Amino acid sequence: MSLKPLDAFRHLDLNSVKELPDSYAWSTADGCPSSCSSEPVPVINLEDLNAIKHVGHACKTWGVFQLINHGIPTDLLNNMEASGRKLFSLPIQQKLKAARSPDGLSGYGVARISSFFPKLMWSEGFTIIGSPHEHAEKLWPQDYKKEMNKLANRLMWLILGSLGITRGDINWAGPGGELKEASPALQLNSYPACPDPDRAMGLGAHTDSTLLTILHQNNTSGLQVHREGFGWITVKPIAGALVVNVGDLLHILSNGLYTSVLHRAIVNQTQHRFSIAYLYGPPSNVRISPLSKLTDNVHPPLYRSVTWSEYLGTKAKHFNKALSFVRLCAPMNDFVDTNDHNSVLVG
Ligand SMILES: C=C1C[C@]23C[C@@]1(O)CC[C@H]2[C@@]12CCC[C@@](C)(C(=O)O1)[C@H]2[C@@H]3C(=O)O
Ligand SMILES: O=C(O)CCC(=O)C(=O)O
Ligand SMILES: [Fe+2]
Repeated sequence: MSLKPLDAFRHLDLNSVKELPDSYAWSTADGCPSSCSSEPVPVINLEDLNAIKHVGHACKTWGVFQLINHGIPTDLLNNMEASGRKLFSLPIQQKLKAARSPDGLSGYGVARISSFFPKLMWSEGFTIIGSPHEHAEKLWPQDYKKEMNKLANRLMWLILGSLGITRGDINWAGPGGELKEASPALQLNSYPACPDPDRAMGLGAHTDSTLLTILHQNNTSGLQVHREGFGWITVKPIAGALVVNVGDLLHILSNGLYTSVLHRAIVNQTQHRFSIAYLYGPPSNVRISPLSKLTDNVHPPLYRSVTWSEYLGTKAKHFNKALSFVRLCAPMNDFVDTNDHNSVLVG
């Protein structure tokens, strides 16, 4: 049975709970974390001359990689983390003043995906989309936005380049080759230490509805990615590294050649974990569909075109089945699209 959206908005101050309430106790059937493989997620040095080759391989086989020498100043990452920590340490009544409305996008609350899971998640989040107000400007400094956008652009061209795509193939690239972006979104996630972490879940298994997500995780383990044939794999924090996830829109754009990665966050008993996700997508009027250079008679387009907001609507309704909902045809015999995440609750 899934929870009604309103139930998901009843907040507990997770920092002060001494025993795991039943509503937060996941069983293995609910997707509770079990064993985990130790296969290391690829680490890519952005300054490496062969970065394009490594990025292509990582996107194809994993849908995720850790990025070093990315050029984002450490101070900027530390400042963002400090601002986020300050925000989450406010009393719950204060945070609830900025609560996201049940149908809204921005604000404080439990993960939007909560209603698709039978139990509550051991986390709280703050979603910032655009920054119309002065307080959001302070939380999300312009420098951070500018730097992350620059990096996301650079990564997108590297990824597209690894597919043989050039500037003329992307109709939403500006004259200088810059990819125009939609109102960027930032997701701050906080996972307080948990009294019974083996029965709790920080953020349930999901893919991001983005082109790319760039994640800064503090020095605390918790992020796990799912890889076909390997199971769940922990993304071990590397000081200063950023984690880059392939999102569903890049999956569609690449006609399934690069797979969006299923991931989740687990919690622990002693450390407060914190992460910041920069969610990068196309401008709202742009329709994303498989690039024509990547399709032919043998490889027909597998997905219909969607705008980011249309896709977010599909995701809000169908969650991990959203990719299947925009799918045009069944996979060819020899082409198994591993990322139609229809049964993802397995731990
Ligand atoms: C742009 C977006 C992607 C996101 C939904 C949102 O409107 C803002 C929050 C994003 C986030 C972050 C946590 C996981 C996720 C699945 C969720 O519930 O909210 C993603 C959404 C997504 O990628 O679909
Ligand atoms: O906290 C994490 O490591 C994962 C966060 C995440 O998946 C998200 O914000 O979309
Ligand atoms: Fe995510």
